[in-house]
Amino acid sequence: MEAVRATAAWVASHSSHVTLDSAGIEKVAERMKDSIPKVEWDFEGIHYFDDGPLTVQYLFVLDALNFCFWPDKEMTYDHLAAGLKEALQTDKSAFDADRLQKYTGPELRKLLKWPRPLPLEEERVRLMHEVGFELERSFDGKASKLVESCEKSAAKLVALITSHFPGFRDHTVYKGHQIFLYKRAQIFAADLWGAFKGQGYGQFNDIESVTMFADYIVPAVLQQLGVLKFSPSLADMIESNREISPGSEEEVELRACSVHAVEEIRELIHRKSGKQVLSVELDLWLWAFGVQCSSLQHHRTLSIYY
Ligand SMILES: Nc1nc2c(c(CN[C@H]3C=C[C@H](O)[C@@H]3O)cn2[C@@H]2O[C@H](COP(=O)(O)O)[C@@H](O)[C@H]2O)c(=O)[nH]1
Repeated sequence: MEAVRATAAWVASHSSHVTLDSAGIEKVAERMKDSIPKVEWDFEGIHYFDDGPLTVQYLFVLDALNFCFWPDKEMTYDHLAAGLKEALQTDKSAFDADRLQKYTGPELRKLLKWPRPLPLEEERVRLMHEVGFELERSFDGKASKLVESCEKSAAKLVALITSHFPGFRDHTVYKGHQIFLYKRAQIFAADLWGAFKGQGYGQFNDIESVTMFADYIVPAVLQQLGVLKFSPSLADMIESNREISPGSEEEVELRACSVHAVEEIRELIHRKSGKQVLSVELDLWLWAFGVQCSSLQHHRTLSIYY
């Protein structure tokens, strides 16, 4: 995750379309310095949890598919989380590694009780197959084995996931430099930590190394809070819902500057109050704020990474 921090900082210092506003950072840090409003993991009550290895399997499948809902105006992350939960409650073997390798688009749709093709459905199915195949090949079919082999290190978990599962390799090239964001791999570590309350499968001795998860909600929240400023052309693209190409300067800057901004907020809170807050905690607060704000305008990029 050091690579995520370092390369996001590099983008922020070479950025052309997105800038960090120190007054905005100061305002947010001041507001958060005494306490970050606590947002409970699963505040929505939509996730599967049974305190055991099946929960780990559920979260891994969930985060393999946790991207790009916006092309369907009615679909959100909640539909995926709740749909997969219901599927598992109906059939405990629904996410067995051999079954994961066989789903078709229409079957996944049926599993999620979604009446029409899912956004990027073929990619979602391909990624389910990849997860099933590689879990079977290297981890006895069990995501819990993958987690156990990381010896309570979130950094090791992210490294292991990105080396075994190409679909989680959320990186790009920006102005000639390789940039790492690893949103879905990191959010899996954070989901374990949140769901298991830092114990058992969710115990990570280095949870502070996880950065925020560069999605399409948090950059928009940071802009609304005055932490990020967009160039007029980028602001116009977002306001008019024009698609931004994956890997474009604008897209990379939106994501990387968000990672860097959250790191800056965290450091400032530490300087002001001596408190060590986690980027994960800041992220969850920002994200929960964003999804409850119906007027939030976010950028639109077709991507399997977020
Ligand atoms: N940065 C960040 N991004 C997050 C999440 C989560 C869910 N985390 C769970 C963990 C515990 C809680 O109880 C949450 O349920 C989803 N996303 C992203 O949002 C987008 C979906 O938006 P919309 O189309 O409006 O549903 C999409 O890119 C999705 O990948 C998060 O926590 N942080």
